[in-house]
Amino acid sequence: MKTIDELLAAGVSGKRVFVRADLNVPLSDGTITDDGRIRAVLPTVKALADAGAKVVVASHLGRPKGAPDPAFSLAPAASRLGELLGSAVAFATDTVGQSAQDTVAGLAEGQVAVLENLRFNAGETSKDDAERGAFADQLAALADVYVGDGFGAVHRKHASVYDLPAKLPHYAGYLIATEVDVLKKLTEDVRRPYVVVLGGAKVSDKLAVIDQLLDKADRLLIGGGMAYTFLKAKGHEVGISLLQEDQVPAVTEYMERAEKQGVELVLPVDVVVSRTFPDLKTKAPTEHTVVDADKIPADQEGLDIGPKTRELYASKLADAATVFWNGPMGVFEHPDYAEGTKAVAQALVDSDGFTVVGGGDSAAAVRTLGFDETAFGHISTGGGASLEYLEGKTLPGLAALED
Ligand SMILES: Nc1ncnc2c1ncn2[C@@H]1O[C@H](COP(=O)(O)OP(=O)(O)O)[C@@H](O)[C@H]1O
Ligand SMILES: O=C(OP(=O)(O)O)[C@H](O)COP(=O)(O)O
Repeated sequence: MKTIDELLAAGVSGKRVFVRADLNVPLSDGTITDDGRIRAVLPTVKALADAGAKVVVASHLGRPKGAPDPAFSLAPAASRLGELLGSAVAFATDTVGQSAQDTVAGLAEGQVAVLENLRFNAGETSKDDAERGAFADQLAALADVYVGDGFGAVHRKHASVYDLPAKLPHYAGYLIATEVDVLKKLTEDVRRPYVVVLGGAKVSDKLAVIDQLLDKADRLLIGGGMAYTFLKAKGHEVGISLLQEDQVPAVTEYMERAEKQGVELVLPVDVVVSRTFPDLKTKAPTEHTVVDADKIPADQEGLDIGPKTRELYASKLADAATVFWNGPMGVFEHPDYAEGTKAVAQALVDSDGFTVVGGGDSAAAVRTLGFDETAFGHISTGGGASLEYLEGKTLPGLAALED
């Protein structure tokens, strides 16, 4: 993989450099609640701007349906990037249309522009190679060079991640280089016990990862929205909790294999349940109770791991030499359901092992719940991306940066 240092050494002054970043930041009412992913790409953007490049930053945000949707605009991320850079950042109100073309054409050397959400275009995420390729051609027309630095999206075979780099000279940015360096350590000679903690809401994506992790980890702790498919597979009522019904057979098989292979697969023994999903904007207090994991009422949903589970998971993390954690243990954005995530974060802080936290929301959780980032071995900007890297998969966005 050629890195941005080679590009800088060759000179980029006056060149239009397309930076595929991951600015998929959490937003509440249009306000960014954690800007970690924007700060993570700053070294790359700054270096290019300082070297006189015309920097075109592009990203997705959320999962809009292939058409413009103001709720998913990158405008707030563009203005935050400008604040962090200490200079104005131009914003194109479309991704490859007139606004993008005019904005890029108007860039002076050393200036930065952000394009509107890549996923406002169906070609970005299309499964059809030709449709993705056509969109990548439109993106390629906006730049002379490609720098891949959106680590959180390198597991996606999307136009801006996979197809575009093939059309332009391509380099890895500083963030991708750092992320890969650290995660490599977890695939080479990992110190044991190696404990993986999985939670979050992207259940269908992440359940599949367990297949490979069973051959790698010594212990798997399951929380967050992931847990209920396991509890269902054990024959428990899960009420209206997040559930990936179609993956119940696969999860049953994982539990059997874990047993056979001597991998400890640990599930919640109690959960915090409520009749309604909390209001994350007002954070108004909710009615909630703690129940044993096999006693979830049919009309309620599990929104956090309970106090007994928090203690159990802390004890399962205490002797770990290596920990990888992706996915909050509960709906941490609301104080009534943040304690499980806090407990796991605290267990990592207390650990003498090498600890890695991965994922947009997991990283945001650690910071917004008041933990000191330096107390962790590494905070990765990618959840799904780092999990798939640890699985040993070829990631489209990394393969595309290789020659
Ligand atoms: N029990 C649960 N039910 C519903 N959502 C949950 C539950 N536990 C955690 N979540 C949600 O999971 C989201 C993060 O999931 P995910 O995107 O998979 O994590 P990451 O971005 O760290 O990879 C958070 O917004 C959190 O509110
Ligand atoms: O937030 C992200 O991933 P993560 O939640 O696994 O960390 C990335 O921006 C990728 O987003 P996607 O899962 O909608 O492709």
